[in-house]
Amino acid sequence: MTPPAQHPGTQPSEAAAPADLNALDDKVWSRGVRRGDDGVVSADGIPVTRIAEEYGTPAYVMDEADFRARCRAWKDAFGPGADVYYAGKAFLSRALVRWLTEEGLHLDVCSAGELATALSGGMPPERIGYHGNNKTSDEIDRAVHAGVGRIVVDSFQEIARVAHAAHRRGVRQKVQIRVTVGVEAHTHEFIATAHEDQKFGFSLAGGQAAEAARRILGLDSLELTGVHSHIGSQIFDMAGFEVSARRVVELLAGIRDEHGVELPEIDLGGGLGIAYTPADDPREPQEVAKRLAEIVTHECENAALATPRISVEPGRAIVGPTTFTLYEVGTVKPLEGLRTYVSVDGGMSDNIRTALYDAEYSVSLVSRRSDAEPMLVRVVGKHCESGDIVVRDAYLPGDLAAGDLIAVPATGAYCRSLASNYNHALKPPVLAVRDGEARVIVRRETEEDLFRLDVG
Ligand SMILES: Cc1ncc(COP(=O)(O)O)c(C=O)c1O
Ligand SMILES: N[C@@H](CCCC[NH3+])C(=O)O
Repeated sequence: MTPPAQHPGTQPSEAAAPADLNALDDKVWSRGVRRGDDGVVSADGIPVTRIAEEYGTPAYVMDEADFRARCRAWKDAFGPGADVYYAGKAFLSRALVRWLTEEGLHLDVCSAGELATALSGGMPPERIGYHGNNKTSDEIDRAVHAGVGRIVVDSFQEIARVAHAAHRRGVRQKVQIRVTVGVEAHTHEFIATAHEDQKFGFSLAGGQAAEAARRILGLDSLELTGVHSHIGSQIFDMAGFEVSARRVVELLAGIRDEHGVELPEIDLGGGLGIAYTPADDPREPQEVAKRLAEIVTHECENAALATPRISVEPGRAIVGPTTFTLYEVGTVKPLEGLRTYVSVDGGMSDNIRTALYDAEYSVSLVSRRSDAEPMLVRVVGKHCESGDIVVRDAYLPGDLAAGDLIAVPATGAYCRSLASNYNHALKPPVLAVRDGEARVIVRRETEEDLFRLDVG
């Protein structure tokens, strides 16, 4: 390995510098991304320099064909006997809801705002599932009134609220029980959701899940269709899903034994990891579908249960890889004996994941080719926090300068949806590229948008 040349004053990292900084690893970049002969990177045929000129930076650039292809890959992998609910929390807009609807997916929402976006974007209500650990009575009433296909109940209070709303509206609402299966998912603590000590779901081990089934089955206004388990997010190891599937089937068997009812559905949640750097090794939808179907079928045979209809809720795995964030470099600051800080025109307001979860990202110079020696950098934002880091450790060419465009791939999930107005930053637009054309699907915020809320 050739040791990286250092920008004045930087120290080499333990990680090797990539052999060719101009190469774009298709593990992390959306499918339509290429570097042209002139050195400029384009997204589905549109040079990033043109995108920056026309739409400004920072901007999220999303590849629509890639998004649709990933929807189809998940749907085809699970086949007609299963349903794929895209998890809207990863990123949601009305255009995206239209694509999902056209591709035949279902949609998981977890707030009134997400429900409103889903309905306004044209998702048929029966294809919507409603989640959340503290849905308000108003939210529940709206969901019941809209006719959502299912509400995933998360507490005893909520069972009563949904039953009340359904009774008042004169309907029988389909519900699933969110179960905490007690699996320790191998991911960041903040995004693991199936160990016992956390806020989501009814505990399986503690008997609350079985009690939830008892209560729901005793209420005329509710129809219990199945049980639900989501073990966490950004997971690569299928073992947790396998344990979860087994425990969920055991619960179905327990409900059958106690009540004589075989519930027709199970949902195994989302959580499949994606490649943020070339070191990540995600599972393909085909593999996920096959493993889950095998386990569920096997466990059901053992328990003498008919195999239920499976559903899953991938968010990140569908939208994450479809998008990159385009930034302009503002300053390049070598720190003697430490590293070089590269400041961009966004930061933790458009990508909080590095600050929140120590997430790793990769980054490339995209407005030109450079054969300068690699320099170890930290890409940071423009906010008043020293934790305002976009990419903690990466290599960029040693001749990087103000005005260059750099891009961070795999920012489609939990970046725009977690964006903030910290320091009164204006949230960047989301541009959809398709067939050589870019269009704005979420516009850039303006100062007028900020003032509109400020009534003093
Ligand atoms: C209930 C539920 N379903 C689905 C998801 C989507 O997860 P991911 O984006 O990791 O696939 C989440 C978020 O972790 C969730 O809480
Ligand atoms: N926001 C988290 C994922 C949370 C998933 C929601 N249950 C992330 O960026 O990784």
